[in-house]
Amino acid sequence: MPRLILIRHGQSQWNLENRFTGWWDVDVTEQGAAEARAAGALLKMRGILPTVAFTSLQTRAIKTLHLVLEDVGRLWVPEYKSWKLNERHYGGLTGLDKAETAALHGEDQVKIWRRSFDVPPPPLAPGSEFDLASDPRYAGIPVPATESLKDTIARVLPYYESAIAPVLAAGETVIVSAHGNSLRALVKHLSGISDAEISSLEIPTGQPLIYELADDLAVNDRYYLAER
Ligand SMILES: O=C(O)[C@H](O)COP(=O)(O)O
Repeated sequence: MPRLILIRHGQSQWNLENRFTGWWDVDVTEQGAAEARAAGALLKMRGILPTVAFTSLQTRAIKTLHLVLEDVGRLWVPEYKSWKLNERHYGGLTGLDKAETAALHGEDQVKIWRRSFDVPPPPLAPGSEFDLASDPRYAGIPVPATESLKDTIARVLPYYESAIAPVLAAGETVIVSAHGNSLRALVKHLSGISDAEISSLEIPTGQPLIYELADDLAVNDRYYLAER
C-alpha cells in the first residue's frame, strides 16, 4: 500500500534566531540534526522504511533527509530534489527577526503575512543581500520576489501530482523532507483543509507525519508517528 512520510526539516539556525527564512539557505542546528536522527530512529523502530525520497534545494531539508535516511540505513534509495518543494519565499521579510517585525508592523499584520492564504509579504528589494538571482542552483528558475501560501501551493501541488503521486501509485513508501509552508500546502490538499482553516495549521520541525493511502491515493489515515 502507498505510504507518504512528510517531515519538516529539523530546527534551523534561523528558526533558533526567530528570523524569517523562506528561500534563504541556512543549516540545521545541532538540535535540528538531533531531531532528524530521532525521526530516523523512530521510523526504523516502527518499520516504516522509505523506498523513494524527495526534497527541496535547501540545505536544511536535504540534510534532514540524509540524517533520517542514514538512521534507517536507506541512503541508497532514489532521491529527487526540486525547487518546487522549497519553503514559501518570505520576500522583504527575509532575514528579519519575527518579534522585531511584529513590534514594527503589529502582531496582526505579521500574522497575516505568515498565515493568510493569499496575502504575500512585501517583495524582496532588488539588490537585497538575500537576492538569489546569482545562486547557481536557481539558474533558469523563476525565483519569486515574494510568495503567499496560495503561490506556494501553485508550485507544490503540480509537482506532487506529476512527480510524487505516480511513485506512490506504484506502491512505494515515499519520504518528503521539506519546509513548514511547502508541507502546509501539501497537507491542505491531502486533507482537504479550507483556505480559512489552513491559517491555524502548524507543522512542527523533525516530526514524521504519516499518510496511509489507498491504491487510488485516497487518504485512509493521517497521524504523527510519535503520537501513534
Ligand atoms: O521560512 C521561515 O521563516 C520558517 O521556515 C517558516 O516560517 P513561518 O513559521 O513564519 O511560516
